Amino acid sequence: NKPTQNYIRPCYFLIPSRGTPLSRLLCNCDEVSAGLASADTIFALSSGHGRCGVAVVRVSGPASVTSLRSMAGLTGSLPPPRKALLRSITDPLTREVLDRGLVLWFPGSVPGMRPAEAGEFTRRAFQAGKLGLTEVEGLGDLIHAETEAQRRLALRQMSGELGHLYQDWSNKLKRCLAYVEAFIDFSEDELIEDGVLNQVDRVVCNLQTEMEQHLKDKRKGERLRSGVQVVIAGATNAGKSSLLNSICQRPAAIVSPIAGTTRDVVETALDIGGFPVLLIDTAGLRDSLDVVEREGVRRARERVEQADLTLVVVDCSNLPIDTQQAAAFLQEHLKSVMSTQKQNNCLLVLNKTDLLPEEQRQNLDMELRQVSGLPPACLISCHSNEGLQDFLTALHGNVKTLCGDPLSGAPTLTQARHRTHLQQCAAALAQYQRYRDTDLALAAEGVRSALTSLGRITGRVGAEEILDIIFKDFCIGK
Ligand SMILES: Nc1nc2c(ncn2[C@@H]2O[C@H](COP(=O)(O)OP(=O)(O)OP(=O)(O)O)[C@@H](O)[C@H]2O)c(=O)[nH]1
Ligand SMILES: [Mg+2]
Repeated sequence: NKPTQNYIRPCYFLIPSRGTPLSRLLCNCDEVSAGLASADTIFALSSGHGRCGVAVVRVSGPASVTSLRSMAGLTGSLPPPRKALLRSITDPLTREVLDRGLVLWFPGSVPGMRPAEAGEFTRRAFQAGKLGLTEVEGLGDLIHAETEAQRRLALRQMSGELGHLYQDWSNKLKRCLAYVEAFIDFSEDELIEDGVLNQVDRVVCNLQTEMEQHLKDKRKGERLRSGVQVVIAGATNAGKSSLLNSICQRPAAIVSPIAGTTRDVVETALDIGGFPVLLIDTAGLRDSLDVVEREGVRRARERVEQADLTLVVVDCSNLPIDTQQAAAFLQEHLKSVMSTQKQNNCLLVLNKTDLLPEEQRQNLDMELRQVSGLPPACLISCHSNEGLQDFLTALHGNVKTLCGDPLSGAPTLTQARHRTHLQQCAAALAQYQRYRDTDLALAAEGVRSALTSLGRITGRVGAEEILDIIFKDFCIGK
């Protein structure tokens, strides 16, 4: 049809086939071994939507050759595969010319088309065993990545590192399950050596340790994928909204000398040195009789407790002149803002340094560097911008630590669903250990459900493979 909104200029018809590297690269959607929709011919705009000079339209399925012939006016034999041809592209029913563009095809199987469902090309790649579920998730994250670090993390997951790790664990567990099953079924016939269960014990124990380490990642991958929540909190008029505006360099929040200006939560998404940050301004914390303001304060406290990092803003012109007293005041103030545990992920921002005499500012700075028991402090002025650069450097450093380096170290899990299934997997392994000496059938059930949990992450669970291992490793039935 002739689209009005998504006008498509030179079209590529990519007709996928079996196994050619180029078609794999371009299409990822060759043969589909199973699945309900595999007999349909599907098409989709594979390049970005909207106005553009060049668009790629991909077609896959049994009717793709017919669509190529009718829309590109190819009557005789087809042109050689993988060779691009410049053709007029016409409406197959009215013969109206829609556009001119390059068409190419890849050899494949032998008709109506329908638009691909969201993600259907990728689903076919998954069903054909070309991509695991974590790789598919990586691909999705790559498309949606908004910062450099997110892009790196997604690319790493898409390349299969995380999937391989889980697949490796899954393979080990399959072998364990096969061994335990074999022991249950055949040990009386003395076909199975006694040491078999000890081998399983060792593997299960090592896997548990590895999984625990993997889960103790301080949610770095999840944070990097979904953005670090940085909450700005403190008393009214401290300059919280001014700080938000200084960081994002636009008047995102209303600033006024009236205490209680901000009543709701104001969120701004930012890219800080390649890391995704959701910067959250909140209502000033004070007791109020006003119901709206009280709700604002409740929300502010809620956000502080959910925050990955809190910026506690204090008007430093309100601090006691004696620096030791000032430090004690800040300690008390922090307690009123957040729980002790949250203070570990916190930066103190002493604002309005322009209102302090130079000497007092220096003394305060020195005292805060020495005093223990206080989070790192930055002295800034949102009016003169003094100290802002140092504060931004500190903020970047904190965000970076919270996300970790997406390229180094072991691959990190990136979604809450990974964590849930891994925790279930670890719990199931504990079941194996619990019943190992008393009820081997229940112990085996533990390994089986551990395997199912891992399979939910990778998208692959197979009973056939267990039987394969039993028969192969123990030559049963030879
Ligand atoms: N002198 C001086 N004034 C500042 C500075 N930063 C903010 N202010 C002023 O302090 C007042 C309060 O600023 P806001 O940013 O609205 O403070 P807030 O913490 O968001 O206040 P609430 O939303 O009421 O909780 C405004 O009049 C600002 O112009 C600063 O660095 N120096
Ligand atoms: Mg405000």
